[in-house]
Amino acid sequence: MPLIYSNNLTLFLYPSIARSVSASNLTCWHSVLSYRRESLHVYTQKRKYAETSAATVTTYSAPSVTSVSPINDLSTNNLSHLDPSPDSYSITPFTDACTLTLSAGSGGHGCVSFLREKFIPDGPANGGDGGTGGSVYIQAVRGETSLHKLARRGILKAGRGKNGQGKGMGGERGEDLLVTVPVGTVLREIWRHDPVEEEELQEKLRRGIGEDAKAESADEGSTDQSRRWRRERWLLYPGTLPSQFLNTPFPALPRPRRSNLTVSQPPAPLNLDLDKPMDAPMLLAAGAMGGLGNPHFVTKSIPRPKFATKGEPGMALSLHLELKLLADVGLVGLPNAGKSTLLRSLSNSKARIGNWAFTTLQPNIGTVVLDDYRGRPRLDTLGRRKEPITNFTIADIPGLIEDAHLDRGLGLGFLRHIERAAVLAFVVDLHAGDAVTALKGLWREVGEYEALRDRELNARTEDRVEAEGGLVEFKPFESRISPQPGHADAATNETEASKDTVLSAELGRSLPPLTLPPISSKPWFVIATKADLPETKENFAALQNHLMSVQAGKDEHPSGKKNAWRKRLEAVPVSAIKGKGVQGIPELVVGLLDG
Ligand SMILES: Nc1nc2c(ncn2[C@@H]2O[C@H](COP(=O)(O)OP(=O)(O)OP(=O)(O)O)[C@@H](O)[C@H]2O)c(=O)[nH]1
Ligand SMILES: [Mg+2]
Repeated sequence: MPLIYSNNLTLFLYPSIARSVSASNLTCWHSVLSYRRESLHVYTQKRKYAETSAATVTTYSAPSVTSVSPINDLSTNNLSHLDPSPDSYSITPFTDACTLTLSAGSGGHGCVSFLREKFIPDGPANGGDGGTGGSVYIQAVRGETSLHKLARRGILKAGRGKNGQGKGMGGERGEDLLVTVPVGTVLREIWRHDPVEEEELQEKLRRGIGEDAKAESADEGSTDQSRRWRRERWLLYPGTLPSQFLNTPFPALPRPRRSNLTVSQPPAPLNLDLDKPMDAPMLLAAGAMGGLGNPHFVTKSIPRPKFATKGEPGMALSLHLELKLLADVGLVGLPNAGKSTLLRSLSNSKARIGNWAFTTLQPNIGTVVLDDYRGRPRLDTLGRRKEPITNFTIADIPGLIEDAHLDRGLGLGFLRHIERAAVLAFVVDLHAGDAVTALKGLWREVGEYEALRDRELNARTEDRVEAEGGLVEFKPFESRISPQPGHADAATNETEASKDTVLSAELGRSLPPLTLPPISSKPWFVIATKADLPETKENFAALQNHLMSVQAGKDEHPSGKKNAWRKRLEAVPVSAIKGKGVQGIPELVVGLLDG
């Protein structure tokens, strides 16, 4: 395929266009092409960064899009993929924390309507009820990798229920809202505004005060009229003047109603860890009930009520969402250690690579496909057959520097993406000073992150205990299953009040507080990069000796923790830029993932 190389653009021509390009009019085509690129379907390719001094006309082979298997020998092909120019990378929008306000739909209003037919001038009331508002659901799904779409929107609302109509027609339900989040999202409630609950509370208070007042002035025969007339809750017949209602006796306002779906709502405050893909959405906030049509208010004294109730207002929830990426392996290393190059050599990732610190500014996830393991039967610890691992994911995060816990560099925030990884891979640069010191420094920062996390969790637990009004009662043998028919006697003895307490206690415990295992208990290994550079052998030998001593218990674990994982500590020397030594990593990881 003919090709013109112009300034910093290489132009591929379709054969039909190319045939018409001759040496004499090449210059002419050159200028035409540079101005009318789009209309001529010219492919453009940015000149490679390193080729600035190359000849002006050159042949170029487009990078082959092959699926990269780690078991392949990368030393022979695709090396340009491992040492790309700093501008050759792909980046996707990424947000790992955001605040979201969700509103369930309000109910539609009830309808005031009367039957009108020939010869029936004053037909009976036939206004339909309002539709229930849409509910808010959440679902953790595979394929989503960021919260940026939710962060941008900020406020999401379910649909409002439609108003009821004449001829007894109920309003349509409001449209439900489904919020999809990436697997690994942790969700915490900031505040909630539930108008129905508030009204119930007010009602209770009012009744309490009303009873006291009644007791005080029983002889006066006063009744609590507060629920009788609340203009904002009633919908009046269109065209009627309020003065016409002054003498109309209104029935008591119906109690605030909730949708039946409310029982499947998780208890407040929400504290969810969506760490698995969900088959079905989970209800967060049920839509509010619609208002009642005028037939509900027909009595002997008011046969043709000219009023209906309005729909209940929907509840609103403000949530803090935090995404903790769920990769199988987390790469932890100093800036410029070669983490992104390593990720590129193991997967098809297009992570940015550059010879300066903090090239990576947001996490990258790569998937390693294990073709070799296809169909191989595997056994678990109990000797049962289990599914072979066909792939695993690796998370490359921005580099950590010394005192990152004091917010130096990019801080420790990105460690949240590897804290749930099953295996940690510490990436140390053999050419950048003592590898053992670097490893200890990395573990120190990981330890600091863990301490911060534990402090935060403890503070939250204390808040919860305080909010519950004291110590949480520990009942290890309490059954979470509803009583069996045989135990019905015991259950029937319970009063209604105690049943409610048991139910709320059950609901309260159905979501365990978020707990994570100590990071030092995870399997880990070291990847010693840049082993191709001179004078790195001694450094690697010292690193290996250190790991052997740690494994044997002679040296202290670099995390400083006593019960830290030290079963099989290995250091793998690699030259990621040349694709050498990386072939053994997938097998090592699979061994550690299998336990
Ligand atoms: N000689 C040699 N150079 C390497 C090797 N691996 C990476 N490099 C180079 O080291 C530099 C940094 O590589 P990156 O992969 O961007 O390092 P990083 O750890 O992701 O850096 P940050 O994203 O800044 O934390 C680049 O210039 C790479 O070409 C290697 O195995 N051998
Ligand atoms: Mg990087």
